[in-house]
Amino acid sequence: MLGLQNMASSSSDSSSGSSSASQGFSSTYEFMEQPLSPIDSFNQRSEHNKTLDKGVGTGGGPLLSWENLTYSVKVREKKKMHMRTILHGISGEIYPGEVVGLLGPSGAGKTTLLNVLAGRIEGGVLNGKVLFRGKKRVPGVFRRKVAYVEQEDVMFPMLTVEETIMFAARLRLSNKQYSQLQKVERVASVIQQLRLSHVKSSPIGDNLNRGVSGGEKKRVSIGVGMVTDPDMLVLDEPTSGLDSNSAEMVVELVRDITRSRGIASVMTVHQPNSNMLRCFDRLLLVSQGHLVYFGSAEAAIQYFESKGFPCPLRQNPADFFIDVMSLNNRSPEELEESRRRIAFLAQSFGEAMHPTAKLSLSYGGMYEKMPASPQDPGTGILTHGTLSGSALEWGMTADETPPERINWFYELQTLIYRDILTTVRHLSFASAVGINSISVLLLLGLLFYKIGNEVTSIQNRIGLFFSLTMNSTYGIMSHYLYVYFKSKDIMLSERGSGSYRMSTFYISKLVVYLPIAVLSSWVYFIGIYFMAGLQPGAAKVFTSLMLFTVLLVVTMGVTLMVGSFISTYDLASVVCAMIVTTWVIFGGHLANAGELLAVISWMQYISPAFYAYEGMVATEFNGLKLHCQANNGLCMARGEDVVKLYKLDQFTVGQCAVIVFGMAVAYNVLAYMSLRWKAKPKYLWV
Ligand SMILES: Nc1ncnc2c1ncn2[C@@H]1O[C@H](COP(=O)(O)OP(=O)(O)OP(=O)(O)O)[C@@H](O)[C@H]1O
Repeated sequence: MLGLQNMASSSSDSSSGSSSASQGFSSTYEFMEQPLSPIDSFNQRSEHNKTLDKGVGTGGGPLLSWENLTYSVKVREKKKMHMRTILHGISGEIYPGEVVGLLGPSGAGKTTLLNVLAGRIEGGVLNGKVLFRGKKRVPGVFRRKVAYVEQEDVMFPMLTVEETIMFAARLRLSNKQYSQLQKVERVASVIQQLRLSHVKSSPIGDNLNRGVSGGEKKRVSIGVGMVTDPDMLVLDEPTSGLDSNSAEMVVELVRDITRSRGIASVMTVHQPNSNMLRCFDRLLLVSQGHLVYFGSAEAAIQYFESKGFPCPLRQNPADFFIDVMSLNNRSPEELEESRRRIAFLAQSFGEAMHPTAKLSLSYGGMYEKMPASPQDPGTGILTHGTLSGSALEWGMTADETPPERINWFYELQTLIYRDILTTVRHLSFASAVGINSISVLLLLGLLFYKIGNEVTSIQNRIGLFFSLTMNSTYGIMSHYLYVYFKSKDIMLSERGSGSYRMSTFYISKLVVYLPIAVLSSWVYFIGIYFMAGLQPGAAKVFTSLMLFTVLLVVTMGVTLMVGSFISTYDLASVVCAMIVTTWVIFGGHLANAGELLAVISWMQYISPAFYAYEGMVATEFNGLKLHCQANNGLCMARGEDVVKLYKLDQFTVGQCAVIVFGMAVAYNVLAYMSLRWKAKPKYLWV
């Protein structure tokens, strides 16, 4: 013990002036001589929770229990790949009516553990066991019974608070079980419970447009999860970025909702103040991926004290716990000491929970003489038997039927309505589309005004169709990519909680954005057509317009496909631009379609722009009579001769139309499938 005291003193000396916890550590060893406080309340739940258990139908067992969770990922270090373990055998459980605070220093593994518990962990290797209502989780059921509130509030900025929660209700509550009136009532009750009534008509807002405050936004995110009446609320850093009042309010609300509704809540919080700490029924402390403590906040103070780490009188216990659990990088010695301290704490707690298990964490003998557990581990620790296995074996008839999905058409109608609202209110997008149409109309209309039928008009006619081809590719791609990325995060988040089908998402985008793209393009296409004085006749106008329109649809499909594969907007727009540039280069205008090297000539046949351009040029020139000047030996009096000269007669107009149409269907099917595949949550389940 003396040796220990000396070591501790020296370690605290060396870190003098660092954290306030250091002062706590310096007095560690005086406490070792004092009788240890009994911590019978350790890991016990408050009386109100036990009462709630009965009403929630868990048969008195935990709502969620987890045992020996180990999670590893492949990482590259010094040019070599190896597995890094992020969670080391973590066990615990949560009961209805209980709020568990997940605390630890940065990089401790809090978010990883939270994601594992919420069934939202992707990649890596996950081992252990998680039971929901005493049974293995059924992903489709579990996803819809757990509301996951992400750290970032992903919501449409232009929708109001009420609309945001209402759309969640419309998309996630079955029409058979809930009438429209019941959904409205439920939304109203959630808004009231989250104290959002005063801002229910305010837009959510974003960096550009002021909306509700950060704390209110977070409460809306919670409301979106709450509206489906989940059994469990999982919140990742719900207080991050909030001032202390708003942060406290969020945590208090979660506690109130948890208790009043008899659900269970677990949240990660960076640095809760003492008021927030009081809202947690239990604390789950992790450090370096190890479980360091799981029990009530008051017992935590006693527990750390019993381990030789008393919390200084005026220090916030949460800050103190985090200090004790943090690595100290100030010097190699301090780093080593903090590593040993964490290993000691993890081992002590592990042994308290698994009295018979031999853990082999290395803390270098430094704390060897300290008792392995604050008290005889058999007395009162972990009363719910997570580790004895009773909770895990506890069986009950869990409802494994997924909540009924809403009707496909109703879902589509809701998504279309939401897309229309967000588009109409997104003035910058609508005005960009409008400005683009008018400027293209004016620019090309004046450039090619009254082309005429002279031989010299050949270049203008061909140039005009090339310009139109460029516009129906580049212009549409940039608009559509922007729209898609604006809603991508929301879509991924909503798909993660099983809010809707990919088919309805995809079709709603086509139904809302295709008409915008098509109508805005038709405005300038038809305007330019008549300003330029191209061949009149409904059949000709219609054929060219259709080829032009179908090319738009191909571009949309390709844009969505690229967007689904590439996660960032910047990279996706570069790739889209490369694809469209290739289409245009091989589109039959820049190089004569019949003169290409065999090695690259195949590329024109995979370019939709080639078929659309060839079809439009042929439509315009077929039957066109050109005026030849008497002394011009190169005169081509028939439009068909021009088509032949440019080798744009490889396919008939009908064939071109069929091929572009086929490409439009193929690319959109591919885009739908890739989106479905990429956006499908690939979570690990144990
Ligand atoms: N997929 C992954 N690949 C590589 N490393 C990962 C992966 N996921 C998590 N990590 C690492 O695991 C550790 C724990 O990460 P996690 O995000 O869970 O910590 P945290 O406690 O939530 O941290 P913070 O409070 O800073 O958000 C970190 O060092 C992180 O870099």
